[in-house]
Amino acid sequence: MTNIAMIGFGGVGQALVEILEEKRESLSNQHGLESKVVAVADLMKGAVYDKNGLDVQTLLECVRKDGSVETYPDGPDVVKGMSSIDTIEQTNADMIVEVTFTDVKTGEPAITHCKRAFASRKSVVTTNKGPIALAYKELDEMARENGVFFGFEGTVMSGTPALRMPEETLAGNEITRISGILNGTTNYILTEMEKGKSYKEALEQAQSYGYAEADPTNDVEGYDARYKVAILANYLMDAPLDYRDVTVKGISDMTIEDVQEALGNGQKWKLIGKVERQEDGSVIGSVKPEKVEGTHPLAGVTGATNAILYECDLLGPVLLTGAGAGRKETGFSLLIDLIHYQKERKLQTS
Ligand SMILES: NC(=O)C1=CN([C@@H]2O[C@H](COP(=O)(O)OP(=O)(O)OC[C@H]3O[C@@H](n4cnc5c(N)ncnc54)[C@H](OP(=O)(O)O)[C@@H]3O)[C@@H](O)[C@H]2O)C=CC1
Ligand SMILES: N[C@@H](CC=O)C(=O)O
Repeated sequence: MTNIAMIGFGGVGQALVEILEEKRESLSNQHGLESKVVAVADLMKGAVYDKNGLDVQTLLECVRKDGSVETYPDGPDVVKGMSSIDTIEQTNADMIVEVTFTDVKTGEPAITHCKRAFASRKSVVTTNKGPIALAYKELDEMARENGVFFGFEGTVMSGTPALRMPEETLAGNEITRISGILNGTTNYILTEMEKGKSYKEALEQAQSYGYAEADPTNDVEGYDARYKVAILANYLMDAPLDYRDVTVKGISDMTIEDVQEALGNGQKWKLIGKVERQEDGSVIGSVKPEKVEGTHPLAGVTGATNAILYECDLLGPVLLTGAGAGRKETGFSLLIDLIHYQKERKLQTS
C-alpha cells in the first residue's frame, strides 16, 4: 500500500486524486498499485491528515463546495492545519505528490519540499518545473542516496512522455538537438487568434481550462517554456544549462493582425523552444515565436497540444506530439510516475 500526501491541491492535484479513485480496481489488478491519500496540505485550502486514509469523495466535495479541505468531517484520527513541511515529515505518507505552483525564479517552495521529503526517506512525484529546471542534479543525487523514487514526467508536455520516451526507448542514440512547441497555453492562444478571438479572450479561456500557470505571465512571456528547455538540456542531453542562459521572447506583443497576416500567407506563428549541442560540445537554448510554413510538421499542432522533435545520431528525427497541458492530462503524468514507482518497488522486493 502506498500512502500519499498531496502538497498543493489545485487543478492537477485534484485530478490525480480523482483518477486514482476512478481507476482503483484496474490499477490494483493490472499494476499492483494500491494507494490511499492520507494527507493534503495546501496554502489557502488548508490541511487535513488521517493516518488511516481520507475519504476521497468527501475530500473533493469539501474543496469544491467550501474551497477548503478543513471542512472535512472530524474523526478520532483526523488532524487539521498541519504545515506542508510537517505533512511531509510527520505523517505516515511514503509518497509525496508535489503539485504547488511553479516559481520561475527560485523554484521554491517546491525545492525545499523535495529535499525535506528525500531527507525523510520519502519518494516524490511532481509536475512542478522549478525543482527540475533549477536543481535536478542535486535532487536526483539526494533521492538516490536515500534510496527513494523521484518522478517528474509531467514537467515537460504534461502526460505526453517527452522525458521517459527518449530516456528509455531512444537510449543509445546521442540526441543532438531538441525543438518544439513546449507550452500549451501559448499554442492555444495562437490557435484561437487564428480563428479570430482576441488575445485576452483566448488567454482567459486557457486559464479556465487549467492550462495556464498560476501567474500566466510565465506562459505568455516564454518563462515556462524556458524552464522546459533547461529540463530537456539537463535531463536528456546531460548538459548543465542554466535556465537564465536560455534566451527568451514570448508572445505577449503579438497582435491578431500578425497572426492573421501569416495565415493569409499560408504560415503560422508558433512559440518554439530549442536546445542544440554546438561543435565544441556546449549546449545553447532559446525560446521565441517563429513563423513556420503551413507544410511544416509543427504547423498542424493546434490548441493545447504540444510537439517535440528529437534529432538522434542513429535514428534521425523523431517527432512526439500530444497534450501539453490540462488538469487530467497532467494528473495522468503523476499516475504514470506512480506506476513506475510501483514497478521499481516490486523489482526491489522480488
Ligand atoms: N495545469 C497544467 O496543465 C500543468 C501544470 N503543471 C505544474 O503542476 C503544478 C500544479 O499545477 P495546477 O494544479 O494547474 O496549479 P494550481 O495553481 O491549480 O494549484 C497549485 C496549488 O498549490 C497551492 N500552493 C501554492 N503554494 C503552496 C505551498 N507553499 N504549500 C502548499 N500548497 C501551495 C496553491 O494554493 P492556493 O491556490 O490555495 O493558494 C494551489 O492550490 C504547477 O507547478 C504547474 O506548473 C505542469 C504541467 C501542466
Ligand atoms: N502552463 C503550462 C502547463 C504545463 O506545463 C502550459 O501551458 O504548457
